[in-house]
Order: sequence, then structure tokens, then C-alpha cells
Amino acid sequence: MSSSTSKAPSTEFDAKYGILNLNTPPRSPMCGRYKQSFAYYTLRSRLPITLTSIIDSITKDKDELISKYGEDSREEIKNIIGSISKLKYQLQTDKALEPFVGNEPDIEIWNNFIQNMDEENNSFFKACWLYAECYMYRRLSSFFENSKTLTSFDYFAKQKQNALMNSVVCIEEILNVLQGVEIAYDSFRLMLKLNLWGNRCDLSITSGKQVQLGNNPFDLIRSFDNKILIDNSESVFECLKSANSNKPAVVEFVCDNAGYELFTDFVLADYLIKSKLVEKVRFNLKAIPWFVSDATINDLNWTLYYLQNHSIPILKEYGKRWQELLNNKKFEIAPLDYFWTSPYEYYRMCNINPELYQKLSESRLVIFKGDLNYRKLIGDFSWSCTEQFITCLRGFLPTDFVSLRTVKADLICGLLEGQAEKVFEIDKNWMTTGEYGTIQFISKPTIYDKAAITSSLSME
Ligand SMILES: O=P(O)(O)OC[C@H]1O[C@](O)(CO)[C@@H](O)[C@@H]1O
Repeated sequence: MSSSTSKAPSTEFDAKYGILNLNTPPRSPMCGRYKQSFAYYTLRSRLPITLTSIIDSITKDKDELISKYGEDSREEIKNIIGSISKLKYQLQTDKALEPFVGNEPDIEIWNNFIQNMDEENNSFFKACWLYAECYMYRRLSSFFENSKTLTSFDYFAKQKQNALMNSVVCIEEILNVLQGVEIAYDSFRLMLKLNLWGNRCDLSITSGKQVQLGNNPFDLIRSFDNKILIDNSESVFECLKSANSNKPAVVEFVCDNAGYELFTDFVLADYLIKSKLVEKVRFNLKAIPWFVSDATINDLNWTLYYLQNHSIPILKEYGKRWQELLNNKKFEIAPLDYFWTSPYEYYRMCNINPELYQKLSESRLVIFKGDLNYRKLIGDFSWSCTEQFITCLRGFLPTDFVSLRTVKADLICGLLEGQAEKVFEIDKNWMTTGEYGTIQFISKPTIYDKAAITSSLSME
């Protein structure tokens, strides 16, 4: 059930590029060809704005960049601005996704993917939305990665850092509460919800504009309680507590945004360690700047540095505490993996990257953060809202996992009959505002469960 049902007038662009004035048909890949979809809106409006704002910020900061990266960067900045403009033109004229020709370490993953795309679906508006959008961010990064002077420059870093600095009031409030928190199911649930709503703060939904949080995060959480459409918190807690699990008490975060959201990841991770529910938390981060605000290793390190050097004592204290947890390997940064910035849906992980699948399967719980991870879990496909999560995962089940996502794209599964219709009556744009959230858990059957399932089937 998506937002717009009114038919927007057809334009010259639509006629030229075969855009259909329709919603995504049921049970089909989402793509920019459908004018009533969020995919179309993203490709037509949001992504060009993102590209323009990068051009603007590099142009504005040119002198600063040259003094940091050297005189040779002057010419490279000019060329990169040209390449970004060309990419924007290619996006706006529905050109094909081209193979990469540079020296990036993940060239092969990407080029194999592009080579295997159907020719008739290989263009920005005809390809599956997920592929087209990931490709745009990957292409963007290639301009910098193939330069001589700007390989280490993260063109989204300033925005990510501002997002954290703008949340200091909230951060202080949360740390004061965290300090006195009792270890019990209620507080676990509160930490999980805090972490869920941290995902509202992504900068790509706003094409880079800062998200206003308000000053009291706990008021916000309480007022949003009826906006959690699926809440499997209890199963997550049971999974972590399960004493007879044969898996080590390790939790993998597949992180999403830097800034305030990454801070809430630390808060939940800290709680998990302090409560002894978990022995180790591992953070999986992005290898390249991604979807504007996604966290890289530099963002994580910068966050800890910022907190440790803050003038507010409790920020300093927690910054140091988390740095120590990292030094003592209670917190760990997972080895960089380019799978997270590939276009592949997660159901393809066991073929494309069996080592990563195996690594995830060794942990007790994986926490997939955010909207893009959700899209990769259920694969940019217009499932019925009531389709079961397990069906939509198409076999991806390395271990027990939970998705914490605020709904920012027009796909979802696992709702009850009639639930989507009710929310639609309240807000017809509910799928793209980030105001609704889901805590969706799935458990991997153990050998014993599997045996029980098989024997109950054979009895029927
Ligand atoms: O940071 P998140 O939660 O993954 O959101 C990513 C953003 O990218 C999209 O998935 C597509 O642009 C949006 O739906 C969302 O705004």
C-alpha cells in the first residue's frame, strides 16, 4: 500500500524513457519505471539533489581541500566535478550502468554483477531500484578512489559529523539514563527502541539535510510506541538469554548511519555487554562513503574521538569507556567487507560471499540496522504487506537475526491483515516518512527444531 494513488500528468521525460503512470505491480521487482513508486521519486528527484549538493560542497570547500590534499588536487577536483555532472546527466537520461575500469578492490564483484544484468533492464530507471541506487553511490566513490590525491577524502564526512554534534543535548540525556539503568527486560526493550528510532536520522532520505531530533529522546520513544508496527523485542531478548544456544554470545551489528544512530548502536552494545547478555559486539561498517550517512571505520573512530574529547563529563566518560571496550576486544570492528556496498540482496550472500555468510552464522544474533538493509533482506520486491518475513528472505538465514528499521521505502512484509490499511488511513505517506518502525525477528531452527518439524510433517 503506497502513498500516491493520484495520477500525475505524463511528461516528455516519461514518454521518452517509457515511464508508466502506475504503482509497482504486486510481486514484482521495484524500479524507477513506475511513476507512482518511491523508486521513481528517488531516481528523479532525490538522487540528482544528492549529486548536486556534493558538487556544491566540493566547490565551496575547494581551497580547504587543496590546502589539505596538495596543489595537485586542484586539477583532480575539477575533473571529479565534471565526472559527477556527467553521472547526473546519465541518471537523468536513463543511461545504462557501465562496468568499472579503475583500480578499486571490488571491481570484480561489481563488473560480474553488471555483466549478468539483462540488457533490456540495464539502465537507471529500468533496473531494479536497489541496483540503480547502489550503482550511483559506487560510481561516485570511484571518481575519488581513482584519483591520486583524494582517495581518502569522504565527501559526506562533514554532514555525518554535524549530525552527531547537533545531537549533543539528546546524547547527554541518554547517557545520564544509561548510567542508572537496571538490567531487566523493560530496560532492554527501551534500549532496543532507542536504537530503532535512531534510524530516523538518516541523511539520504532528506538528500543531506539535517534531521531535527527534539531534546528529549525518551519522550519521543514513548510518543512513538504506537508507531511500532511489528515488535518482536521479546523474541530478541529470549534469543540472547538462551543458555542452551550452541553459538558464542556474540552479536554482529550490520550498521547503518553514522552520527546519532551510531551513537545509539554504542548505547545498545554497551547495555548488552554490561548486562552480560553478550560477550562481544562486532560492528560491520561500510568500506566506502555510502547512502550519504552510512558509517565507515573513520566515522566510528571520529565518533569515539569526539566523545572522548568533549567538555561535557559524561560524554567524555562514555567515549573513554567505549574506546576501552574496543581496546579489550569486547567491541570489535569486523574486517571490511565489500559485500555490504555491493548491489546484491542478502539471499545471494551464501553464493557470492560464503565466507561472510559463514562468519555471520557463527554469532548468536545479527542486528540489521535501517531501511537499506531491510531492502536488501527482502530484495526490493513488492511483496504483499502480509507476506511472511521468512518467505521474503528467500532462504537467507545464517543465524537468528533482527531488523530494526524505520520505514522509509514502499515495501514491507509481516504485517497483520488490515494493519497497512489502518495506517494508510492515518497517513497516506506512512511508508516513506520514517515515522513508523519495525522490530522484526527471525529465528533459525536448530537441528532439534528441524527434526521436530520433519517428524510433525511426516505424521500429517
Ligand atoms: O539509512 P537507511 O535507514 O538505510 O535509509 C536509507 C535511505 O535510502 C533509501 O533506502 C532509498 O533512498 C530510503 O528509503 C532511505 O531514505
